[in-house]
Amino acid sequence: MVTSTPGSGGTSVSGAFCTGGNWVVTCVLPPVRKDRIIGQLPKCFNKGAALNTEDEFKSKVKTACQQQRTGTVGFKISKVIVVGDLAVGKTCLINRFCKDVFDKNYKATIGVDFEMERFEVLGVPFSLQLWDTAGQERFKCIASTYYRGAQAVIIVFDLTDVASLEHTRQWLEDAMKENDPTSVLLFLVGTKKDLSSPAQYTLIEQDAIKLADQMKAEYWAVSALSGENVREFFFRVASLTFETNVLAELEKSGSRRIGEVVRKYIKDHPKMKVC
Ligand SMILES: Nc1nc2c(ncn2[C@@H]2O[C@H](COP(=O)(O)OP(=O)(O)OP(=O)(O)O)[C@@H](O)[C@H]2O)c(=O)[nH]1
Ligand SMILES: [Mg+2]
Repeated sequence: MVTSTPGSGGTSVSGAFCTGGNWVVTCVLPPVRKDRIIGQLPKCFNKGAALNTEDEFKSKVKTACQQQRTGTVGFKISKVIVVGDLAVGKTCLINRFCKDVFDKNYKATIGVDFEMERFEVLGVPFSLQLWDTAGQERFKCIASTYYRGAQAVIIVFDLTDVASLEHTRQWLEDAMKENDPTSVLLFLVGTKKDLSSPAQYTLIEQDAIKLADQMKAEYWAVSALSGENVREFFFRVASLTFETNVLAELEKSGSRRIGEVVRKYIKDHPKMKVC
């Protein structure tokens, strides 16, 4: 029996056997936690800086899920990277959501770390791999080698530190060097809301919303200490990433069907020429 557990929520490989010369590895995944079940599209935080302002999942996505036409989405693990200046609260944000803990002592992330989170969205299993990266300059080059292949990028700043908001442009640029900007979902997240006075918060929020709009990112303000908006935020990330995956899957199966029709037509009409 083999057991591998990357991070705390890792996959348990319960066994492997050989059949007809092929090795088959069986994975036993624990059931999705009851508090990770998403039946409705979670609301955005601020309609002025949102990736979408719909109240519900797109109807073709809902229909595909009902009819179990979501292809490989249920078996995929979507990569999400979390970037931002040192000590803005990236690790605490992830730990609050994944483990429901908060550590007031700062321990710098060295390189990267990751957590797996399993959801069930509209009845379909869906997994996110949350990559926590180091903000410290000396670890940045190790961390940046893990940026590639992200489906969502979470850029974090500290709501009590304007400089950390200004630096988010650079974090975005670095993350996008390794990813396709047209297909990545972006989130701009202000942390430590509990530490920011209402006046300070209003001021920085205006700048953050403007920046999020320019970056085409969705803006959120959270507190890992109190837990405010943390669950709502990650549910939103999971839901929008899931929706994007289902839409891509539907498009793929649609073009496959068109391809089949064209191939059949050419076969039935041998005089047809393909240019
Ligand atoms: N009051 C308050 N403190 C926070 C919050 N989030 C993080 N902190 C504190 O901020 C410090 C840095 O938090 P981390 O999560 O380690 O920061 P990080 O962004 O992961 O830092 P690097 O790993 O170096 O990039 C710690 O002392 C945390 O306790 C929050 O929401 N409220
Ligand atoms: Mg960290």
